[in-house]
Amino acid sequence: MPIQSAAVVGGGSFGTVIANILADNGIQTRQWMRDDSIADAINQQHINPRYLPDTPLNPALQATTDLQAAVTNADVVFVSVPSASVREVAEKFLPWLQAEQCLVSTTKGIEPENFMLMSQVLSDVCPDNPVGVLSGPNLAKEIARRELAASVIASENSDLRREVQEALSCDYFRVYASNDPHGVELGGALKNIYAIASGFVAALGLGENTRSMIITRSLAEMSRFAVQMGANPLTFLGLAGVGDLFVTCSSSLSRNYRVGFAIGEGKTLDEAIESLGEVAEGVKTLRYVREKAIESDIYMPLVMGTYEVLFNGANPKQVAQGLMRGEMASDVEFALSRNEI
Ligand SMILES: NC(=O)C1=CN([C@@H]2O[C@H](COP(=O)(O)OP(=O)(O)OC[C@H]3O[C@@H](n4cnc5c(N)ncnc54)[C@H](O)[C@@H]3O)[C@@H](O)[C@H]2O)C=CC1
Ligand SMILES: O=C(CO)COP(=O)(O)O
Repeated sequence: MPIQSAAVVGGGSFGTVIANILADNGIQTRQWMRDDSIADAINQQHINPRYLPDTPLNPALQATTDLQAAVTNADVVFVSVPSASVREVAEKFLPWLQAEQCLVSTTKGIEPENFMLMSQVLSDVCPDNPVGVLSGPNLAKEIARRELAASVIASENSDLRREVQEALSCDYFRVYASNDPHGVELGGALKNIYAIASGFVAALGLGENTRSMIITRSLAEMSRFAVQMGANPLTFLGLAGVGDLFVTCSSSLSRNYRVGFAIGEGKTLDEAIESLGEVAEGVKTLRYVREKAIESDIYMPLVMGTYEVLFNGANPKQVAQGLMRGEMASDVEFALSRNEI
């Protein structure tokens, strides 16, 4: 059955972009947020003044601060709040959910307890509902300007994949399907770490060869980690892998890149986060992935170096130079485990 009604849980930039595409596609869409004044502005002026002030929104999009009203009877619920709040919000809407309603996470982060990705958190809280993940190179502000973009809907449930593809596809947003939700979701979470590292490199004024080296070696490192976690390595050659890594490591629209850039310019981590004023998921993801890599003995020199800069005050230039002299990679550039290097 095609999706006829949707809820989007989260009032930030990405939630608003997804809600607006759904409304443009004629789907009855309710967007839930905590802030009354933003909900009023969406309903009356058709604008999200805090997150997307320059984007006229579809007048059919309804905003609400009533979570029950938003999720009740929606064919699909998109969850688009920062990772630290996904469990809390899912626990709140669970009492109003029916088993046939699909849940789709757009959140690119990790819950530290048990190293859970957001779709796993949703399944944990709502075990009776089909769950999917939407991820890809999707800078919200560009999609809001209707610049051409593509994303991936990943789920083990083929009906969910097909229905979400149809619901979101339009002349400026193309949606591919994947049956590797774990790989797609790991790609979205991991690339934020390397966007921070790329931000350092840009602030240090290093050139395009350096950027290419960072992006390519990041891809090798994140694929190695994801394969150890059970993902399909081919996923990392697609939009949710190299696609998202490339855009986030190259664009000052990325919040993670901006945090790295600010630190490369000499700001402290706290100053960088404060000046951003939005969520940069990579800061927390870096901590959790480093711990997991140590625990599982996965070779991740870029994660280790980035951690030293962010949390131990190491100088980014010295860390970069140290990495150049680090453990020699053999001719096996894409080794899947430390033993192969
Ligand atoms: N902005 C982007 O370009 C993209 C973001 N994403 C992901 O989507 C997720 C959300 O990102 P954005 O919308 O950009 O974030 P944002 O920072 O623009 O907005 C987050 C929203 O969640 C709300 N929120 C925070 N804690 C909450 C709680 N406990 N209960 C209810 N609402 C809460 C905030 O008030 C805000 O409305 C992130 O994990 C991000 O990685 C994914 C693709 C693109
Ligand atoms: O995930 C994103 C683009 O695909 C957005 O990245 P940031 O969270 O770094 O802004």
